[in-house]
Amino acid sequence: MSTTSNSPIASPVNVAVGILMKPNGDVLLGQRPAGKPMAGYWEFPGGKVEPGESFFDALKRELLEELGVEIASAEPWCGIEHQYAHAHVRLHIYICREWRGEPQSLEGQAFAWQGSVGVEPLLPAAIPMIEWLDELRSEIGLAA
Ligand SMILES: Nc1nc2c([nH]c(=O)n2[C@H]2C[C@H](O)[C@@H](COP(=O)(O)OP(=O)(O)OP(=O)(O)O)O2)c(=O)[nH]1
Repeated sequence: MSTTSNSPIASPVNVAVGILMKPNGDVLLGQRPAGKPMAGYWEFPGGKVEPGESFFDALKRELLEELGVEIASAEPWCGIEHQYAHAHVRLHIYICREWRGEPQSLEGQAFAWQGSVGVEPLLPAAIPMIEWLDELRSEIGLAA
């Protein structure tokens, strides 16, 4: 039986996502630029994993392409799967505390450092991460 990319039983697309976190707990979000599905929605930086690429290599490549930052280390944090009308995605989410360079808007996207996240609309699959990040900040002694 053949499937299309919009079929609910199609394999999910792997996406590497990086949450850049400053020592004070602020995290970086970007706004999807015009021309992409769900343009205008806010998300954490990242993108699709290419064939043969590890999730961590995809993360490093995407953050360099989108923001011009070099990830020095990152810790796998959680996974989320979500079915959109345009795609079925599986997000592999990392927390990054060490990077080189200042984030720049290399794809014309707006971006914002946020403590308690106030930008909207957020991509639906990013919404649960906000609460989990608040819990993480509490666990490590930072105010949510
Ligand atoms: N980067 C990112 N993607 C997310 C998040 N939440 C979420 O549902 N997604 C989805 C949206 C997209 O369907 C998919 C990411 O694909 P994309 O199209 O942005 O990836 P890409 O940068 O490789 O894009 P392209 O080169 O194909 O244009 O993951 C998130 O927090 N960050």
